[in-house]
Formats: sequence, structure tokens, C-alpha cells
Amino acid sequence: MRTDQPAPPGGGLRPDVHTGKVALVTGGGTGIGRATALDLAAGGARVVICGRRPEPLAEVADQIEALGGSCVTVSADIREEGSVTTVVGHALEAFGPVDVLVNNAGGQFTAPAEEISPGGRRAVHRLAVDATWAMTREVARRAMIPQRSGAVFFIAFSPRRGIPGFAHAASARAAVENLAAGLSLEWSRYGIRTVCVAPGTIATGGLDDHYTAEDRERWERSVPLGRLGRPEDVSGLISFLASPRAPTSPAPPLWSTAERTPGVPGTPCPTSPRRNPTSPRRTRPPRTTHDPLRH
Ligand SMILES: CCCCC/C=C/C(=O)SCCNC(=O)CCNC(=O)[C@H](O)C(C)(C)COP(=O)(O)OP(=O)(O)OC[C@H]1O[C@@H](n2cnc3c(N)ncnc32)[C@H](O)[C@@H]1OP(=O)(O)O
Ligand SMILES: NC(=O)C1=CN([C@@H]2O[C@H](COP(=O)(O)OP(=O)(O)OC[C@H]3O[C@@H](n4cnc5c(N)ncnc54)[C@H](OP(=O)(O)O)[C@@H]3O)[C@@H](O)[C@H]2O)C=CC1
Repeated sequence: MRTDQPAPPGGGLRPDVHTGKVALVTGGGTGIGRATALDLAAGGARVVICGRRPEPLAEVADQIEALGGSCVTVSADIREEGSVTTVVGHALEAFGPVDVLVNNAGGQFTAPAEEISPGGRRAVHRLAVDATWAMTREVARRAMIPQRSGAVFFIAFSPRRGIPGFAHAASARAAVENLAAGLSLEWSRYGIRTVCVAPGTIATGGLDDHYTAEDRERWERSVPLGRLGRPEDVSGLISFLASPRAPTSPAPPLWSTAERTPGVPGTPCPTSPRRNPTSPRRTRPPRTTHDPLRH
């Protein structure tokens, strides 16, 4: 069963929390991007979503409009030169300056590091790093810097320390995380907040479609709760952090929706040798060292 069916949007925030705001969500037609577009719209934001396929974008726009919101879709591959300018141009023309940018579009494949070709690594970095950089710069220059305010979100990975099979992708997300940190220091003078959100493993159509059941089971086992997260776990956090209720911090912020034990598999509870009838009983070896507490 697919597990990315959306929960009712809004995330518990007031329905006017984003009123007057314009939000641009890349990859807003599916998964985490869709949930984010719906949550921001449920808070009153006018939303622009982009992605390569027009169909999922149109479905999300219909959902938003059915809830009384406004949504414009732009079908574009943001890795292509010029498409970022086009997307931002459509947003400005439709709704005016963008207040919230969610750099959500991203993707990769699992492969042993030694089998990732330069072209494979490049394909992932062009989307996660280059297109994200281009989109952020375009929105900042054309909207946020002139209006001296804005919030930009980036999506990283949790765990942050590296993921087997994801050498290309995890290093791309580390670059994005650092970009968020640097910009948060540099652009605070413009009133722009840059925030990196690091989701745990989230049950989305993208996960269902592009990864094996084996990958999924391994990731599921690695989550202490024993189940994957929901897109709304991430979108609710972004919607909150985009709201006036968000805490402001002088330090470069990173928010994680999950963290897990290193080494991927979940941590099993150690079993007592006595409870396993096949284990030989261990006897305590005789004490040989001097213990000052015992006389
Ligand atoms: C604990 C884990 C937590 C994190 C879990 C995260 C999950 C998610 O992010 S879920 C959902 C995200 N969505 C996706 O991942 C979407 C699926 N992925 C893609 O669309 C891609 O992987 C893409 C963005 C990289 C596709 O780019 P595209 O340019 O369309 O790809 P090409 O087919 O043209 O190939 C380019 C290049 O990459 C090599 N390559 C592609 N697939 C593989 C593979 N499975 N193994 C090895 N190499 C692969 C391909 O061979 C090309 O390289 P060259 O031939 O050297 O040019
Ligand atoms: N699910 C998870 O466990 C985790 C996901 N993430 C990241 O969160 C983000 C969303 O993931 P999720 O919702 O699961 O994945 P999805 O695959 O559902 O979403 C990715 C979205 O990005 C769009 N997209 C992909 N490539 C491009 C492109 N070149 N130009 C424009 N749009 C593009 C896709 O639309 P289209 O194909 O139509 O272009 C799609 O809507 C991704 O960056 C992902 O890597 C991070 C941690 C964990």
C-alpha cells in the first residue's frame, strides 16, 4: 500500500498564519513538496509549485483551490539553464514577490560509491546543489533582497554523518546544509532567514517508486519508532518555521525531523545469554587484579 496519502493540511497552525505571503515550492507536485504546498496554502499563502511533470502539479493545484487557496503551477526542469529564471518570473507575475522559498526538488539512486560514475554524481549534484543555488540566488535577487525579508528552506538528510549507498547524495546535502548556514550569516542583513531541514526517512511516492523493498525495510529498522515518517512531519515543521511564531536564532539553524543510530540497523536490545537455552552458560572468571574496595 502506498503510504504518502496526505493528512488534512494545516499542521494545527492558524488558517491565517501565512496570509499575504507568497511561497514557491520546488518539486511541489509530490511527497514532501506537495504536503508543504498544502500546509502553506492552508495557512493562507498563495503558492507556486514547479516540477517536470504537469499532472501531479495540476492535482495539487486543484486540491489547494478546492480548499479556497490560490496556486500557480510551472512545469520545468530546474537543472536546465534558464528554467529557474522562467519559474521565478511566473511566480512574480502571478503573485508578486516571493516571501518563502522551499528548495525541495531532489533525488538520487542507491549505489555502492565505487559504482557511481562521474555522470551519476553530477546528475544528483546538478539538482540538489546547482539548481538549488540558482533558484535561491534568483529569488533572493528578484524578491527577497529588494523587499528586505524572506525565508528560504533547504532539504538535507538525517543522518548527517553519511549514508551507505548515498555517497553522492549525502555529500550533496552536506553542501546544501553548509550553504544554508553561510547564507544565514550573510543574508541576515537583508532580513532573510535560511533554514536547513533534515528529514529522517519519509514515506513518500518517491521512496515507493525509486527504492527497493529491501532499502525501505533497512531504513524502517533504523528508525527507533519502527516506522517511517510522514510528509506532514516535514511540511508541518517548515510551515511553522515560515510563520511569525518561528524562533529566530543568531546561530545558523538546522532542524531535523529524525536522527538515528549510526550503522543503519536499529539497535537491538542485548539478550541475556541465560535466556537463550542454546548458549553455553558463562562462568565469571576468577578475580586476578587487586581491587582497592575489597579487602
Ligand atoms: C537513510 C536514508 C534517508 C534518505 C532517503 C531519501 C530518500 C529520497 O530522497 S526519496 C525520493 C527522492 N526522489 C528520488 O530519488 C527520485 C528518483 N531519482 C531520480 O530521479 C534520479 O536518481 C536522478 C535525479 C539522479 C535522475 O537524474 P537523470 O538525469 O534523469 O538520470 P539519468 O538516467 O539521465 O542518469 C544520469 C547519470 O546517473 C547514472 N545513474 C542513474 N541511475 C543510476 C543507478 N541506479 N545506479 C548507478 N548509476 C545511475 C546514469 O548512469 C548516468 O550516468 P552516466 O551514464 O555516467 O552519465
Ligand atoms: N523521502 C525521504 O525519505 C527523504 C526525502 N528527502 C528529500 O526531500 C525531497 C522531497 O522528497 P520526496 O517527496 O520523498 O520525493 P519525490 O520524488 O516525491 O519528490 C521530488 C520532487 O522533485 C521534483 N523534481 C525532481 N527533479 C526535478 C527537476 N529536475 N526539476 C524540477 N523538479 C524536479 C519531482 O517532480 P518531477 O519528477 O515531476 O520533476 C518531485 O515532485 C527530495 O529532495 C528528497 O531527496 C530527504 C530526506 C529523506
